[in-house]
Amino acid sequence: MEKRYVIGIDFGTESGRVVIADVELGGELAIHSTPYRHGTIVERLPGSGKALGHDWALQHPDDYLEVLRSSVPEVLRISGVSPSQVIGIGVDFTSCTILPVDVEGQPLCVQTRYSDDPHAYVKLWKHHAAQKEADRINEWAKASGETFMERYGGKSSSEWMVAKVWQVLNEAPDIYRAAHRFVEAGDWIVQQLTGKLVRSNCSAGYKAFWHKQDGYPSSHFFKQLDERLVDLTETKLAGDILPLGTRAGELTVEAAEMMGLCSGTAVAVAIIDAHAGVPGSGAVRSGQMVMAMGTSLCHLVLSHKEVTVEGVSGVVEDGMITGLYGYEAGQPAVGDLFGWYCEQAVPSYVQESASQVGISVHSWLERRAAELRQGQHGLLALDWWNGNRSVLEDTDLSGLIIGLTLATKPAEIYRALLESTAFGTRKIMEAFEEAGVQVEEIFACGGLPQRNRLFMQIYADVTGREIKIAATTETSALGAAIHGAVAAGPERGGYPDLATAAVRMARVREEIFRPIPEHKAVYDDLYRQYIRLHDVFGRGGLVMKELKRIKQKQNE
Ligand SMILES: Nc1ncnc2c1ncn2[C@@H]1O[C@H](COP(=O)(O)OP(=O)(O)O)[C@@H](O)[C@H]1O
Ligand SMILES: O=C(CO)[C@H](O)[C@H](O)COP(=O)(O)O
Repeated sequence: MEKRYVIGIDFGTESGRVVIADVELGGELAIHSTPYRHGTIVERLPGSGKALGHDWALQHPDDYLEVLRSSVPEVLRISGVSPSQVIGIGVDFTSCTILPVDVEGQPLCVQTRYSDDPHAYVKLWKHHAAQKEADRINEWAKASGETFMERYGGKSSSEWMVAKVWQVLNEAPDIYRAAHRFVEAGDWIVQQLTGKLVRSNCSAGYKAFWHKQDGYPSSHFFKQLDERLVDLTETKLAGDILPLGTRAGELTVEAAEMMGLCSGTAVAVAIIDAHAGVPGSGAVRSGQMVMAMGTSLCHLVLSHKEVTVEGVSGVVEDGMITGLYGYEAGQPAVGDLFGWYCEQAVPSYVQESASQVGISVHSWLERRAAELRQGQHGLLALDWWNGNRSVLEDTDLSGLIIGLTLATKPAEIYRALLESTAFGTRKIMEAFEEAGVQVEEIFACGGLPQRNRLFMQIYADVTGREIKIAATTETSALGAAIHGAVAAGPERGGYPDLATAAVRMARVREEIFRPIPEHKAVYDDLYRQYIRLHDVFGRGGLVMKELKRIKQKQNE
């Protein structure tokens, strides 16, 4: 039988990455990345230069199409695979990233009459300007005794679908009216490939309150939020919701021509990027946790049972692997926090020293920080540079470092920041286990495990757990490709289900990060202090909220 291949397309925060993988052997034959030309739009709209408000984060949908136009032909060229050998395509997307579209599925922002309105653009997952709407959703869910919010740890986020759509309605009612649908960007890409809108149970479940048995919350719930939202789910959010691993459709002639593939190729229902890391790491059983470590950190846990977990971002049946409940928790700034420090806060001598030895500032700081013993710097940080997305679920929280003195060095701060994210992860793991969701085996994937060994050893030492590393750097893209193989199905040379495909196509590295008992002992002590700080500033302490209020007022 002729060799068969699948393509996985991973849309991240800054770029889109495409892999081509061998259906039988797994692993990727070629990888290609296309950075987004407009990047993340945080200050001014492209073109008109219109200023954006505080906490805004937009993108331009043409940047996503450029990934299809450039990177798909490139992986075919590099690998030498013939288009006829590609049996399936899978797409994952950083989420909740949404856009308003017209009846044809065309984004409003590319239409001249709307292009000057920021609300016509893609709202990236890290757009946090809908916190007011999220607060009102949370207050009303609590007051009305709605039980669906328990699946989301009791609180929803400003990053999610309903808060973002409601912000559009509040601030740009004409855009809300003009939008035929609001769609997740992953579903929009699948629509560009197949010609039809199919929503994914993964993003609908984790980011839009949809449930396999109960559907969306009642129209009564939405009406109580705002009269104008009464028919939200039958109008702006309408569309078939299909489970992961299903074939959403087949490549249209136009999409096939754009990418140099064959029309009729199977296209999978889209998946959230971090969730694609689950099959991409080979995790398919209850008790396994995958940490998708990149710009942010998502903790994804598979379990046979559904329980309420404090601060969980969401639990969705079949939301990662068919037949299991998939739990998600997370930290919204991890790589981004270290990146902020390297770019915004280190003195010039660090940058010069790094460039003299030809390494990145991250690597230079990692080397110096690795020379320190645990706790030797006397510092402790709260990792909330982009708010808290776990047990506290509050995007108004902010970062903090204590213990600074005139003798503090940049590598010490860098190490304290790495440690703060590991403490945040330990808190999340404890919340799972206290709720009865056991974490028996841990995999790490994403860009960070391959780039920073100290970071991984700190995670093993702080959590006291062994950590296995996914073999590929492009775990989400491989996970998406695995979805492509299932969408193709056995009749086209693919697989019958996600678990079978993941076991065949995903690998871990031989090296495992193991906790070192002496390190763990010091970290246990520091973790106790972290929890004290966490509770003082996170539970009821109003300092950070007040700072944000003053800042917003002064920025008006
Ligand atoms: N050596 C390093 N150590 C720690 N963080 C790093 C290092 N190199 C890059 N980063 C951070 O990793 C993040 C990018 O992670 P990556 O997994 O490539 O992207 P994404 O999350 O968008 O898929 C950036 O936020 C960057 O600051
Ligand atoms: O909320 C998410 C997953 O549920 C986002 O996709 C994620 O937090 C951002 O991902 P990345 O760090 O890969 O850009």
